[in-house]
Parts: sequence; C-alpha cells; structure tokens
Amino acid sequence: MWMGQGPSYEEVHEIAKTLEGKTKYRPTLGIVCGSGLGGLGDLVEEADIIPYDEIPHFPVSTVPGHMGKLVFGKLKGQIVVLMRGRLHCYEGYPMWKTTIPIRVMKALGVETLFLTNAAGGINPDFNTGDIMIIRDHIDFAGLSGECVLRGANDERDHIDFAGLSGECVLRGANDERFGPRFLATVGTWDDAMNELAEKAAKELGLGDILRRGVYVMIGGPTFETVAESRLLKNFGADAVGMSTVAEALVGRHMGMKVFGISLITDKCCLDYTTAKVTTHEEVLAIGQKRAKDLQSLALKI
Ligand SMILES: O=P(O)(O)O[C@@H]1C[C@H](O)[C@@H](CO)O1
Ligand SMILES: Nc1nc2[nH]cnc2c(=O)[nH]1
Repeated sequence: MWMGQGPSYEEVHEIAKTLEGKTKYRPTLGIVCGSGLGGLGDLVEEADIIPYDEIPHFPVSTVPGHMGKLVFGKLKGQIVVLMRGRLHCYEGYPMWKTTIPIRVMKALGVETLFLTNAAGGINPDFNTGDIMIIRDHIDFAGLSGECVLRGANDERDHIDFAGLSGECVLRGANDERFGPRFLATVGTWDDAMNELAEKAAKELGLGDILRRGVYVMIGGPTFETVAESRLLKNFGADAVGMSTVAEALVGRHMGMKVFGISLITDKCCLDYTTAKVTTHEEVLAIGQKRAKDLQSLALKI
C-alpha cells in the first residue's frame, strides 16, 4: 500500500490515461508557463485545450496570470504539452501536489521539460525585463525542511524563515518506479539546452538582456524584506521566485532533461533607502511587455 505523500504511480498513470482519451497528441516536450507568460499557449497550433478542473485528481490554478489549462498541440512542428498556469505551494497545496502535472507529463511520454517563471532580481547588475537562463538553483524549501510556522509576517526588518521555507518536494515514501530515493542534483539544469537557449537569444538580438544565474525558490506568497533579499544574495542567488525548483527536481527524479528561463520582473531591494514595494500586478505587466520576446525565444529554442 502507498504510504507516502501522493500521488501514487497508479494515480499518475490513471490521469495520463484520461488525458490520452481527450487528445490525439503524444508530446515529448513539456512547457510550464510562469506568471504572465501564458501567451505562448496561443501559439500552439491545432490545440486541444483541457481545463485543469476537468481532469480527475488535478489541482486547479488560483493565481491571476495562471489560466489553469493544459494545451496539447504543435509548436513549430514539435508536439508539446504546455501548462498555461502552474501550481504554487503558497496556494495551499502541499509541495508534492504542485508537481502532479510534471509526473503526468512523464507518464505521457515527455522527455524534456522547459520551465519558465517570473522572478525578482537579486543580482544588483540585473535589470527589470532581463532574461536569465537558469544555470543552477537553490532549493530553499528542501534545505530548510518543513516549517510549521509558514505564512506572512509584516514587520519591517526581519527574516521570515517560515515564509522562506517549505518542504522538499521529494519528501515522503519513495516509489522507485518514479525515481531514486536519493537524488543527485548536481547538473539539474541541462548544459546543452542552456547553450542552445543562449545561442537562440543572441540570434534574436536579445544578447544585451541575457543573463545566466542561480534561481532560488522560496515558499511565498510574501515578497522579500530587505533583510531577506540580502540573505538570498549572500547565499549566491541571482534571482528569486516561488516556483520552478520543485518541478525541476521532480523532472530530474524521473530522468527528464530540464532547462529553464526566468524573466526578471522587478529588482529586489537590498537597501532601505531605495526600497520599494513589489506587486503581482507589476510582475504581470513586465510579463506582458516582454511577452513577444519570450515567445520568439521559446519558438527558436
Ligand atoms: O509562477 P511564477 O513563479 O512565474 O510566479 C511568480 C512567483 C509568484 O507566483 C508570482 C509573484 O508575482 O510570480
Ligand atoms: N519571491 C519573489 N518572487 C517573484 N516573482 C516575481 N517577482 C518576484 C520577487 O521579487 N520575489
């Protein structure tokens, strides 16, 4: 009997079977659209669109900028499945639940996973609108373990470890049919795909806004205090967000090739004198502004 955190191998394959009954496509590439980046879904040709709430056992998206639809079809001739809307731990889902779609993608035959997100720039050299190829990550959630105090805290100068942390997505009993108990995470982000992404960006004339860096995932939904941004910078992070790492780990757990990009939608504040408030609306607006560039980049890759 399955004693771990769900979903079981059988449930994942049951969901995949249901989806196979709703679409003729058998994708090998999976794409996850970050906040405000779902427009790529409009470019999928001859699409079969399946809302999450019509898929048994599937969590639904609750965040503005995430439509909550799976899009199957063709992108430049390649058969893809695209998540137009991802799931975040801060929505109230346990971490494992946010990655059910990634497990299902693998069961559908997906071998390569392209993750996108909106992120705050921690590296002071990064500007709003920059595109960062994810070279590596920090799984803050996994490093810090499960914290019973998760949630927001509105004092001005504090480090809210509860808000920063969550739990490692691979916590719980391990089913070897998915992957190994202990996962080596060196080399999570695929070098060859990163090279390809960099080449594509340069060919599109995006070289000036192209960065490479380390993405750190925090639990959210609070944006960072100044003290937290400083902490993350000292940890070696270049950009911070509330997603992606769990998906990457689950993808790697199942042997998928993983690569990804972050759109820097705001600069995190490292100084009290210049500190300004970040909003989700601002994040979505920058996503809109860079939508065409990101879509061109995804197509070229
Ligand atoms: O889904 P992503 O990681 O792109 O979304 C980021 C993190 C929060 O969900 C949201 C904050 O504006 O954008
Ligand atoms: N944690 C975090 N996530 C983001 N997503 C988009 N911008 C940000 C940010 O500044 N911080």
